Amino acid sequence: MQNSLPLHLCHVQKSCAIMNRLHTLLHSIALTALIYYRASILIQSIKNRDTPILPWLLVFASELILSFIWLLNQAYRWRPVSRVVFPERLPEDKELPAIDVFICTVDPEKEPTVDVMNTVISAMALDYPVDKLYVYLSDDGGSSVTLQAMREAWRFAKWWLPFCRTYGIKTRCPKAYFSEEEDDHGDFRSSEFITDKTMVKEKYEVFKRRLMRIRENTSMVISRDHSPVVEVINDKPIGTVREDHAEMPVLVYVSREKRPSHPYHFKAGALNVLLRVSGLISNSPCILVLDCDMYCNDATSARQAMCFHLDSKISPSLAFVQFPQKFYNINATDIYDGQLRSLFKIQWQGFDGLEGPPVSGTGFYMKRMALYGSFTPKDVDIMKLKLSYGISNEFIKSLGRNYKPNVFNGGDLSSQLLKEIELIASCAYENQTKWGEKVGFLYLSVLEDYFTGFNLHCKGWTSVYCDPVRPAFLGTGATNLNDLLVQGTRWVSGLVEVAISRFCPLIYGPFRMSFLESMCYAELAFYPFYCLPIWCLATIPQLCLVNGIPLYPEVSNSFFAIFTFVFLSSHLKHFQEVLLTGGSIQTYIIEQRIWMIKSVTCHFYGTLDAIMKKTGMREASFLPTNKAVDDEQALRYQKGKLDFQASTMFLAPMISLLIINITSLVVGVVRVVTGNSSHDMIIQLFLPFFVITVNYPIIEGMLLRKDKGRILPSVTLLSSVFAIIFLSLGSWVLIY
Ligand SMILES: O=c1ccn([C@@H]2O[C@H](COP(=O)(O)OP(=O)(O)O[C@H]3O[C@H](CO)[C@@H](O)[C@H](O)[C@H]3O)[C@@H](O)[C@H]2O)c(=O)[nH]1
Ligand SMILES: [Mn+2]
Repeated sequence: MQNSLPLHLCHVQKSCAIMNRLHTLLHSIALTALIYYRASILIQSIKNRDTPILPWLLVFASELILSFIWLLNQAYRWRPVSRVVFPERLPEDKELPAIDVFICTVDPEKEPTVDVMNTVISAMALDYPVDKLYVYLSDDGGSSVTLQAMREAWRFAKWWLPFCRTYGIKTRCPKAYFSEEEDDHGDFRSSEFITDKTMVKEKYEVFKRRLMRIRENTSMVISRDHSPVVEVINDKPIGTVREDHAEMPVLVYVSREKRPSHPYHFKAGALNVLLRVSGLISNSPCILVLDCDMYCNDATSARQAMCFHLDSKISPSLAFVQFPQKFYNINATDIYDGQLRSLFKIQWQGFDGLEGPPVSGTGFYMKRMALYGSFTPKDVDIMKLKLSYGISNEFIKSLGRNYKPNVFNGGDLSSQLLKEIELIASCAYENQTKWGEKVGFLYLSVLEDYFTGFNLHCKGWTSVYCDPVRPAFLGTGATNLNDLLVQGTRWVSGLVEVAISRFCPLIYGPFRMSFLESMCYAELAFYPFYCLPIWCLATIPQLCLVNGIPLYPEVSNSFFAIFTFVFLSSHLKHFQEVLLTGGSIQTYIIEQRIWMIKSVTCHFYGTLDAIMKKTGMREASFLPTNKAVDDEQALRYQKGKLDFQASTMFLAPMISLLIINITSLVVGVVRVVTGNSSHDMIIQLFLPFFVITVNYPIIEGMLLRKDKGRILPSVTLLSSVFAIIFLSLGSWVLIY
């Protein structure tokens, strides 16, 4: 009976889809009219030579780019779905596949050791058969701090895991559990529980103190020149640990070899080493990838994922189950849109209704086989396999579907196996192989997740998106402007790298996946190009306003209604989606603001970075996101104040643009009031007004704030100089 019940259900959001499609239809009719208007006026003015062509062309080009990206966006709206899972219907534990958890860390300064260890411990505490769970930590910093901390984490886990199991604790990340006000569920008043909790809490405090001591006494310098270190953390029981406390998943520390002469391909490189190392140690058919800050918040996520992986109908083509990225440090106002609402609440559901969402870096359960490229068990020519997978015989053996290494009989790894592991963790191992190109996580883009996912979908794999009410994983999101923009620049750079490669989703995708799915991928790859229209629309109409040149229809013109409609329709749609996903009018304004800020800064720099990498002018780099908390910045964040303690490189463009908009609005209003304007320029007046209103906090940061997070007068001055240069040079070009 039980077997006949589905393990999961997929619900198509019908009314939402109908509304979306209707909106798409109406909006595209309006856009067509707008394009018709622009084209016809342009032809006319080329004939008559009565208006300056350049600003018209720029604004028209901007509108075309915006319309194009908008069109791609509609693919997400076509068939949004949501899913529910029934883990209680899963087969018995002995039929569940084993899981290798991969956690990556790189920098003990930016990624506090105690938080990384909390992630490790929460993964060890997953609600899954303990003999089927293996946790690997990749330490790209090669820091002995991390290795020592893992030994401590292991010791603490010996207390923590039994405690969680005995009392069915839901929050299995100790830091989160102990900072919660109340117990997470159930009746936990028994004296036994209280004694145990006090005892475990005491152990946790000791654990933290030990980590602190390790950090004080050990160098935290990240080494780019070191041999591989692989260690199975397997401390013999100390003190009074009872025998039944010892049921622990295997925990492995991996620090791959690094040499300055070898590219190391950042996180993708680290994950590929983990794939190989784990292949020799546990070779589990399923892999969970986690960033070091993403702790497991729901211990049942593995079982939820298995509801899809064990469904014989979808499983053969299912590569991975993706959970959303959610963050525990984002507050209610979320002034930086750190939760990435649109991505994880709208776009990923849209993807899910097609062939599935992209790999999202962290929080996904992936089939190992999916990452092994075109390998099929029939492929038995060893030489050919070695060309793809490298020279390790042991690793080639592990490719066999049912190969189960038997390394744990004696406890530690044998010296022979350790040698082989060191070979596959060496930096030269991938030379002349297909690793990073066809096998494993791919290296073409710094956004390894996006590109790897895209390739999987190109090969016919599918994915599903699982977004349960209780977040499966929780990490740290950006809570200050600089971090947000640095991270955004890296993402954009990675996306544009794909957009301008031969893998451009619109060219490479449509023949390999459904057209709608490739549109979604293309939208992600192309959205950085928002920087072009946003730069144009933030300057050209304003410049023309100052010079009294109209670019938009007058109120009496019937096309005025078209422009108004396009503006209102896109904003109302955005607003509707914000409301639908639990946001407010404030969320809507914040998202508009952050979109503008990102478009003129990180979209621009990221695009530039990608082009420079492509032309060989720059090397790829990966600046990890800061996960450590700065108290002062945290306080400003809590107060909902934008933090302008950011690089001038980011501040100057947005402030310059704002000053241009303020100037043009003032001049424009003066022109109207003094009757100096021969046309009505309602739209051109509205544009800077809108920009200024949405970005009011920046003005506040320039003029009113006195705290450390304000905009420094020197930056304002510099930006004013840029604005003045632009306005005078621009006016001169226009008149000329
Ligand atoms: O050389 C490196 C650089 C980074 N990392 C790890 O990669 C993870 C992600 O790095 P982070 O600095 O947190 O970058 P984010 O921009 O916050 O990460 C997002 O974007 C990445 C792609 O740029 C994805 O890989 C991540 O999963 C996704 O959360 C972290 O655990 C790092 O420790 C490495 O292991 N080696
Ligand atoms: Mn991160």
